[in-house]
Amino acid sequence: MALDHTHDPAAASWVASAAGHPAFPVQNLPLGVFAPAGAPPRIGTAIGDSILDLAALARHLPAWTHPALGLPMLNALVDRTPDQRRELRHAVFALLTDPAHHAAVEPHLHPAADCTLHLPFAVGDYTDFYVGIHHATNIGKLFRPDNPLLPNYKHVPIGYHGRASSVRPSGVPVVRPKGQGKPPEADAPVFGPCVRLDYELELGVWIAQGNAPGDPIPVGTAADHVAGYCLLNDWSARDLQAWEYQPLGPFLAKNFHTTVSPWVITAEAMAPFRVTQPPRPEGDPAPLPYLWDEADQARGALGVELEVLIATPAMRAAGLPPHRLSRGPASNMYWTVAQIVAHHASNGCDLRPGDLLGTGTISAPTPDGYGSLMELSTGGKTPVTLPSGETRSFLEDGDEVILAATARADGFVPIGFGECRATILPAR
Ligand SMILES: O=C(O)/C=C/C(=O)CC(=O)CC(=O)O
Ligand SMILES: [Ca+2]
Ligand SMILES: [Mg+2]
Repeated sequence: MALDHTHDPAAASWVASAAGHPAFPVQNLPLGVFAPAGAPPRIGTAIGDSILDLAALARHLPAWTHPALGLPMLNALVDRTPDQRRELRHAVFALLTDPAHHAAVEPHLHPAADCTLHLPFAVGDYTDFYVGIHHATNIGKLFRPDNPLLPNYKHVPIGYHGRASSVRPSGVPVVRPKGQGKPPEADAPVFGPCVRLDYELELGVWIAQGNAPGDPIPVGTAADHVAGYCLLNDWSARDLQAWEYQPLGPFLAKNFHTTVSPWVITAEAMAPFRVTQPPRPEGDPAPLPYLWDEADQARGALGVELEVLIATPAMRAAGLPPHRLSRGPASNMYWTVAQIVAHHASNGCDLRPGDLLGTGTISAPTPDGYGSLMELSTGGKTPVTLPSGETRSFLEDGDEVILAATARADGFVPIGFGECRATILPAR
C-alpha cells in the first residue's frame, strides 16, 4: 500500500475541527454508515467533530461509486480493487482540503454528536482467530493448566466460525447471557445467568473483494483483500465456555454479542502505520510456504496502540472517569492479517465483501497489557481494584467497557479508531 499526498502531515482540511483531532484528522477519512437525526442511514466519512454525507456528494466522486453510494452499507463500495479504493480516498480528500469545494460540500456536514452510527456492513460471515500468543498462553493455562499452548499453535493460525447476526455497533448494550455451565464444585450442570462475563480486546478486519469459491488467496496479495480495520470486543461467558468448548470450540459462550467500532479505518489510511512483524522467537518452526511472504513480514504488522477502559455505576456516581485496565501494542500478534486471510481461503473457502475477521485477543507479555479480565484477574484469583475501591474478577451489570486504538508512526499524523463501548444489562 503506497504512501501518497493524503498521508502528508502538512495536509489541512477546511473543516476546522479536523486539525489535531485525536481520531479523525483529514489523514484518516474512515468509511461508515450514519444517520443524521430523523433521517435514514447513508454512507459517510468522519472528519473532525463532523460526519460528511458521501452519498449526497456522489456527483463529485468516481462514477463507479454511484450505485454503491446509494446503499446503507459498505459491501458494494469496497468490492473493488485497491486502486479504485485509493481513487475514492483521493476524491474525498480533495473535497475536504480544496477550498474550491468548501461551499458545495459544507451543507453536507453533520455534527457527529447528532448522528447515529450503524454497522458499516451487512456482515455475511464472522470468523474469530487466536493470534494473540500471550493471550493464548495465559488463557490456555487457565483452561488447560498442563497443556496451555497446543502443539499446532505455531504452525496453523487457529480460528473458529463466529456468529454474524449478533455483531453490533458500539453503544448497543450487552444483555448478560444465560447458559449451561458446570461450576467446578457442582456435580451436575446448571442453567442460569453467566457469572464470569468477560471482554476480549481484538482488532476486526473487514474484507473487501473476495475470492471465487475454490480459489485460494496467496499470502503475498492477501492485503489487497482488506478493506479496513475496526476494534472488536468478543464478549465471552467464561463459565459457559469452560464447560461447552471441548471438542468443537466456542459456541454459545461467545455468540450472544460482538461489539465493533463503527468506522472502518481503511487499508489506505493505515499505509503509514505498517511495521515489521516481530521475528519469530528462536527455535519456533518456520511456517509452511503458503503462509510465508517476505514483503508481508517486512510490512505486515500494525503500529497500533490498544487500550481497555472500564466505568462502573459506582465510578460514574462518584464522578470518576473511566479507568484504564490495560494498554499494549497490536504487534503482539503471532500471525499477520495477511496470514490469517490467506489461511482462511487456503482450502478454497470464499471470503466475501463485508466478512468480518477477528484477530483474537491481543495481550502483551505483562499484565499491564492483558486483553481480557480473565487474564488480569487470573481466572478470579487476583481481582482488579478500581479507583472507586471496588474490585472486579469479571464484569457486573451496569459496567461499561471501552476499547480504544490509535495508529502512530514517526513523521505522520496519528489516527484513531473511534468508539467501541457497551454497557452490561441484567440477564433476561
Ligand atoms: O480454549 C482456549 O484456549 C480459548 C479460546 C478462546 O477464548 C477463543 C477466542 O475467542 C480466541 C481469542 O480471542 O483469542
Ligand atoms: Ca475472541
Ligand atoms: Mg463474539
